[in-house]
Amino acid sequence: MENKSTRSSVVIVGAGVSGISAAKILAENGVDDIVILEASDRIGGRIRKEEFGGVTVELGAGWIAGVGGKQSNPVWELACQSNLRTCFSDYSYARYNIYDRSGKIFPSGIAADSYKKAVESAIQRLSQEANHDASTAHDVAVLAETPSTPKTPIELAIDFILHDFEMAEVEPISTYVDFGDREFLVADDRGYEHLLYKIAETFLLTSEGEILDNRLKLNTVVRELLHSRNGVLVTTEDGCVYEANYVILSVSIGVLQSNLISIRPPLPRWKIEAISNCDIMVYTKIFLKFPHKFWPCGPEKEFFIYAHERRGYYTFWQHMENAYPGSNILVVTLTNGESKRIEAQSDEETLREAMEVLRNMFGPDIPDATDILVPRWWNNRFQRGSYSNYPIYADHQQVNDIKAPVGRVFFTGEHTSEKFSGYVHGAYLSGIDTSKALLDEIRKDKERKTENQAFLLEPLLALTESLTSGQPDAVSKLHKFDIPTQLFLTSSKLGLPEAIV
Ligand SMILES: Cc1cc2nc3c(=O)[nH]c(=O)nc-3n(C[C@H](O)[C@H](O)[C@H](O)COP(=O)(O)OP(=O)(O)OC[C@H]3O[C@@H](n4cnc5c(N)ncnc54)[C@H](O)[C@@H]3O)c2cc1C
Repeated sequence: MENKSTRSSVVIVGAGVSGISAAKILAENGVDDIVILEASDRIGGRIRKEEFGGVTVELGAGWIAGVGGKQSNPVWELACQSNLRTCFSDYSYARYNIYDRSGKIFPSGIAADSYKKAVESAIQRLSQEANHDASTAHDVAVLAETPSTPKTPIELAIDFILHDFEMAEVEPISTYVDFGDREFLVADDRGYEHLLYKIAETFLLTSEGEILDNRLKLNTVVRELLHSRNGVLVTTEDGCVYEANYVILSVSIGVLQSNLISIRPPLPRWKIEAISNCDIMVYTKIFLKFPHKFWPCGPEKEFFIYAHERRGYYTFWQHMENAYPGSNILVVTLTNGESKRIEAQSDEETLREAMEVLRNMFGPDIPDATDILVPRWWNNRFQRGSYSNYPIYADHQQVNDIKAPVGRVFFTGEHTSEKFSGYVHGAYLSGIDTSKALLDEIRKDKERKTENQAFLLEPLLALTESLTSGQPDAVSKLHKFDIPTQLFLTSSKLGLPEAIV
């Protein structure tokens, strides 16, 4: 195995949106001897496009959420600057397009009532959680008995939509409060990831859309961080060692919870606990291509719901006719347990299940899908899930602990964003925040070193001065920097030119 060693100011692990935005801020502030180590063969992380059925689909982040409010969403600004093609998504009609297993659409009155009941129940549950009423086994049992617990297929379907598919109505989500409640689906051949290339272009060497800068190392999997107060050694799977003053870890919460990267000395207990207590959402968009359309189209028909007695079983559907007219593509979203289940089975089996559901909704004569695309975010060892899922009333301390640096190891990524965790803009802003905190630390470290150098020189200067001019205040200067003399003596005994902190 090759064993190269290079020293840089900062190594950034991961080239998703947070890693790239962190690198940009460092470069803009004069810290450009950085290295970005990315495990996969591309930048973007959980922003990822793929060609499917003749169009570009987004396997990861698809929407720019939080648009139209008083404050401007920075990701929306980037999208506007790049003229990214987007479509407004109106989920509000989805509740009126709920199919039962025999293909009948629930009457709007029943759907509206079920929806109202589910929202009330969700609010009730949330306020109980906020009051910690749900923390004991007794109370959990009481909650299970609550009459509003979803039971019927339509109630289960709505409960799934409210909790597993983002919707603004129930929870005061900062994204919608701060940036607005509109969501736009990215439908652009260049992909959502184009925004990342535009950011990268501002500080990395690029040509015709390709990043040529050798500070970005693709296909480079970090396996070990060895950190001390002098710096960090980063070892990759191919045996290379990168030496740096600091490291920024932008890998997902799922990767932090896995054993992909070993950190030595180990992270403190409070950090490990905060990381392991963070829930991970698995969110899977399955794409199906058909020879022709058989579903209703039109502005209020983009989303439709399948009510099944198994919660989350091929519940949430979207047609792509608004995004790509004539594409004949449907998308069904599965989450958590269902996502893990379909990740473990063959795509043929998933196709069979999806077709059975579609035939229940639209009848036996619909054509078979000609192609299927099933992303596997859970089994991807560089992701281990789709995004962090803090409870709405999460303890702020937990996010702060996940975000807090440990020595020279800094953390960033959507999971470190207190207000916008789970979103692209959360990741983008977290990269900026982490780099600002690191720049502050670098500045303080420099100041400490300058002070200490001056402090180490002081006695020498004082002695020289007293020998040459005999000035009486020479010794008093020793205490100018307010550092205990004992520290200085100890260090000088060891002969260390190192900072005294
Ligand atoms: C299916 C899905 C749908 C989503 N939908 C939306 C949406 O509609 N709107 C929205 O705003 N957000 C959405 N999100 C969330 C959004 O994609 C993320 O919040 C955001 O992209 C995370 O960026 P990040 O930089 O924090 O992490 P990542 O993008 O995960 O970047 C981390 C990088 O680290 C790399 N890495 C991991 N391990 C190592 C290692 N050992 N060595 C080197 N590199 C490593 C990874 O390959 C990755 O590139 C969705 C996510 C998913 C998966």
